[in-house]
Amino acid sequence: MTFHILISDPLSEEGIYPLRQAEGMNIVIETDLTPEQLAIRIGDFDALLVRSQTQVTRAIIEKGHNLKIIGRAGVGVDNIDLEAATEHGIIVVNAPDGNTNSAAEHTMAMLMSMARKIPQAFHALRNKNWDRKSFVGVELKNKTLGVIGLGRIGAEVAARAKGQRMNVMAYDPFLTAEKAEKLGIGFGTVEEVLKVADFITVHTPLLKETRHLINADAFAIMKDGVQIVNCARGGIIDENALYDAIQSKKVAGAALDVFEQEPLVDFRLLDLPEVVATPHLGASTIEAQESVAVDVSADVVSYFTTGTVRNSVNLPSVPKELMLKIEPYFDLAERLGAFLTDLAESAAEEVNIYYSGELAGMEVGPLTRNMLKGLLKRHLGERINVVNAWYWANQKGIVVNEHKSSVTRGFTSLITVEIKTANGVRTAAGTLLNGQGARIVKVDEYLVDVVPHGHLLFIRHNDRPGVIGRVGTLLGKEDVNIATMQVGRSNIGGEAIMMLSIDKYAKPGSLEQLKDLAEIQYVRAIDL
Ligand SMILES: NC(=O)c1ccc[n+]([C@@H]2O[C@H](COP(=O)([O-])OP(=O)(O)OC[C@H]3O[C@@H](n4cnc5c(N)ncnc54)[C@H](O)[C@@H]3O)[C@@H](O)[C@H]2O)c1
Ligand SMILES: O=C(O)[C@H](O)COP(=O)(O)O
Repeated sequence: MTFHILISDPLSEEGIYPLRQAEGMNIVIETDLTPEQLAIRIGDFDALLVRSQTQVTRAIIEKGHNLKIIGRAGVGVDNIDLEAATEHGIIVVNAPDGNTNSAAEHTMAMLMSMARKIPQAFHALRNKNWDRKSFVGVELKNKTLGVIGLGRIGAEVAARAKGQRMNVMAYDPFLTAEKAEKLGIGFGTVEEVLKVADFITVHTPLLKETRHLINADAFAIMKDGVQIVNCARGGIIDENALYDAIQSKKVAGAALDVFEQEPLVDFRLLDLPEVVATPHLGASTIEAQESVAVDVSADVVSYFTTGTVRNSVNLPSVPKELMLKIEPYFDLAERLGAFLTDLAESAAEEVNIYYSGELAGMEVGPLTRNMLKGLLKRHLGERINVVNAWYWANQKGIVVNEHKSSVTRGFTSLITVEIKTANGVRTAAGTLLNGQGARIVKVDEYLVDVVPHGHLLFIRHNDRPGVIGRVGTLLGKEDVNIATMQVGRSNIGGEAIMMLSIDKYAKPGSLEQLKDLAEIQYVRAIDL
């Protein structure tokens, strides 16, 4: 099997060696595609690898009929329409750690260049102007650096700033007093940090909440003569407000690596002598580029060979030890979902999944995803996978509830799925029997022992002499061989069920004839 991989932004050749080494990877590098060309080409590929330049829009994703995975060789995924990817069952992976150090070093380089006006002085000198008066800077020592966003890069920057003997004040929604104390920094609200800082650096992702976080109101509460760095994402600082704040002398310096629109189209800010800038170079080092390319390439190979990834953005990652314990149940969970969809006469409106025994002590989200995949695939087709199963359940208005109980019910672990439909409630429970594989052990209120594979017939009938014989005779006449048969009943002469596993698909005509037999109430063919 060959997987076709398109690399549409420049990636380190050394970094993509996991792809080059793996078998069956056809790598195509085309880094100059226009959005229109990409929309035409994307349909041929199973994987797309990008940096921040390629805009992976909904339109591109909708044309990616074979696309299974998008790899972002870097941190920010704001150039990828995550909602569209999830909806189409495409897993998105990134490289969250590979460029942290480079981005932190670039931030410090920008901070110091800005404070000492190095680019401006160099520019003058290059123009043969020996000017020692215009470029008087300020020291960092004993000044306060305000860090907005103390994640991977923010924390590295804080540590380096302390090395410059700066005081650090940070704001991050996840920053606790304990963590701040451990790092030897102060902390406060955004307003408190903005008020006390001599220098400010932002290190958040670009989100609805952080777009224009630094706006005219924010500049208004800052110290006069504050200097500000953005090596995170264009748009966290409102560029118009920054322009005005520099013009009014509120802001004495700005160091920008990222811009609201990239490549840069509006150069107004760069005309101001207080501004130093680079064209989004934070991650542009040999080391970072190799590292991020290795990380995403390894995840692409792993996805195509084992179905697992380390750094998914739209699918929660599962620790290896947990994966070893729950993976054997994936197939059973999916089959229980598919079984109930076939068994029920109408679509699920609510799904309750009960985990008991050992599974109750574990993170079972991945199992629920597999169950939903099985449940939804019947109606929504092969496009449903574990990436988009929750999304489509929500879209279809299906309420999904997970329940846990440590009661073992005689099994090491038991998964019980109950679906509520317009026509009533149907339930199936399954387990893994030691050394014997998966079993469905309960259907509605009846105990059974059924291997959830192949062609099954579920029959509800009245417990009368001769019914089982008539079913056997009819299937025989239709050339359908019965491999196993289970019967169960509520009480003698009451309602009963038959679960048959048969060797070949029962034709609709045969099912109609079965339904017409005396004492038969209900027949469902189930194919797993
Ligand atoms: N210039 C570059 O080339 C370059 C390189 C790497 C990363 N980046 C960018 O740098 C940013 C940070 O990357 P990272 O790896 O440190 O990410 P991270 O996820 O480790 O850290 C982001 C932090 O921001 C915090 N945050 C979220 N919303 C916030 C808010 N409203 N106020 C304050 N903090 C908030 C989060 O809690 C988190 O701790 C990202 O935008 C990333 O895309 C840029
Ligand atoms: O989010 C990131 O990782 C950085 O912005 C790097 O972007 P780049 O890969 O385009 O350099």
